[in-house]
Amino acid sequence: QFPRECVTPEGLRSGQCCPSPSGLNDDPCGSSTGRGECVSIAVDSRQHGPQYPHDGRDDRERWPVRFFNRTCQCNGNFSGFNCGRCRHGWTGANCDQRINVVRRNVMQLSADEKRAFVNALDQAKRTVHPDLVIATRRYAEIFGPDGNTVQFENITIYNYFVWTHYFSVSKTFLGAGQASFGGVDFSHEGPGFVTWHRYHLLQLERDMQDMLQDPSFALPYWNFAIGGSTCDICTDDLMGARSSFDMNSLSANSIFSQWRVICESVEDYDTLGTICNNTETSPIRRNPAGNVNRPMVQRLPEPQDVADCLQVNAFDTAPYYSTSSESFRNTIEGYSAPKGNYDPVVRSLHNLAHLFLNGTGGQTHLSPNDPIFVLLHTYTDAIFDEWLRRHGPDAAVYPEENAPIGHNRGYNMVPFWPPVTNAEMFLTAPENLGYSYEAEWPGQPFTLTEIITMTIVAALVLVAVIFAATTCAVRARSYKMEGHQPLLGEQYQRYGEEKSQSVV
Ligand SMILES: O=C1C=c2cc(C(=O)O)[nH]c2=CC1=O
Repeated sequence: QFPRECVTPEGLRSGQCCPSPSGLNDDPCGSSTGRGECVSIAVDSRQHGPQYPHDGRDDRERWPVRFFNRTCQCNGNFSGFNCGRCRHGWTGANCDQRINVVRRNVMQLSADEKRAFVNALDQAKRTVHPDLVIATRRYAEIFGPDGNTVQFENITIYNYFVWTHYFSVSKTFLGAGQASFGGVDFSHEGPGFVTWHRYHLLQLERDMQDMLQDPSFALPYWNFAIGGSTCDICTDDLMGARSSFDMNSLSANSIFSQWRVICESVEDYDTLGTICNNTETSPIRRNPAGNVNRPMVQRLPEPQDVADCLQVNAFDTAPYYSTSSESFRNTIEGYSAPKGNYDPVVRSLHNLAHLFLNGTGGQTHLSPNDPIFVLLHTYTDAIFDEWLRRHGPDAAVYPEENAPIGHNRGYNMVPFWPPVTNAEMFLTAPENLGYSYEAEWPGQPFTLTEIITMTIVAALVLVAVIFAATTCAVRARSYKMEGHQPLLGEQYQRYGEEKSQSVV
């Protein structure tokens, strides 16, 4: 969440995080080369929705000013915590060349490409993040017991991806002996669901590109809208087959059976006010379609569900929450039925895919520990991008105020650094963010009226053709019987026919 070089006791006390890309002392944000400047962070102070009544009690409010109030503001296409790199979609020493990576269907990768992707994830699970560290205590305890030992930890690239999700969904600690407040979620149940998860994936993709030193590396996607109760990517060459010994575990032939999850100790976090760290505990659990208590989540979404949700016109609707009806966002998130009508018992699309996994991937505070999360969310993002392409919305359709805390258009997304707003991710990806999807979208089936109309038209055409053919035949026969020349000239005689035969 913060650059390693900013989280010294002095750095935190100053509230300033403006490192230099050159490592020089007097060059914050690369200002000497025009890359950027160190500026005050202006957080959007518009009202959030009524779901969160504990203003002032949570470090994530008005993100990130509880920790830092000055950051780098980069010029042009420069970007990053020290303006040392380029914005998504740009490359080159001056960040003036366009770049685009293509996210493909994971099932359509070659055997070598699948192996490379699985190995890259495994490498990310083991590689310490080169720049960022995580807070392991709330701000109230961030300087440690002696007031001078800051409570931050290194974390691996993949575990950072898991941790950011956990941090965004964790409860608000209200004090020892008091129940933590769970009605808060900075990345779900609001318009920020699509924008937050988009940035989350971009961050992982960028970190993996750097780790692999391959700027063309792209995360693939899982088309989870295939119906049925089979997890097609749960094979040992991809996300891991089911173990033959334990239906909730992964096959020993999959590298992911060796992964251990982080952020499992929710009881501690909620009662002691501690925060998840990089400590790994149990293996991934997964039992696709195996939730016997909830038959509704034993099947994956259908292709038609995707077609239907892409037709929902409004991006989001009041109260911009998990109860919104006729909202594209609430539909793709999966709290509404695929055609957009809100129904509290429904779980569809993204939510249904999570719950179908029935294990680590189905619990919000843990779900990214299962690498299926990456593929599930790239597909969710692909649907969001297709919706943006088809509907071409103005930025103004994204609510500016009264969305749940964290979800207003101008709010910075928690806990990313440098600060990035929801609005910055509400743009079509190929033109603005440097990636695109190679995907086909399910078509709309015909309505009953369309089927009836088409049947009538086809029947009329058939009758017309039969009538025309019959009329021609009758005319030709009567013409011939009246002693006229045949309609075909002699140049059209069949081979082998005598010329004289054609003379009547
Ligand atoms: O990881 C997640 C798990 C989820 C479960 C539901 C649900 O609808 O009950 N939603 C989820 C979202 C997640 O991101």
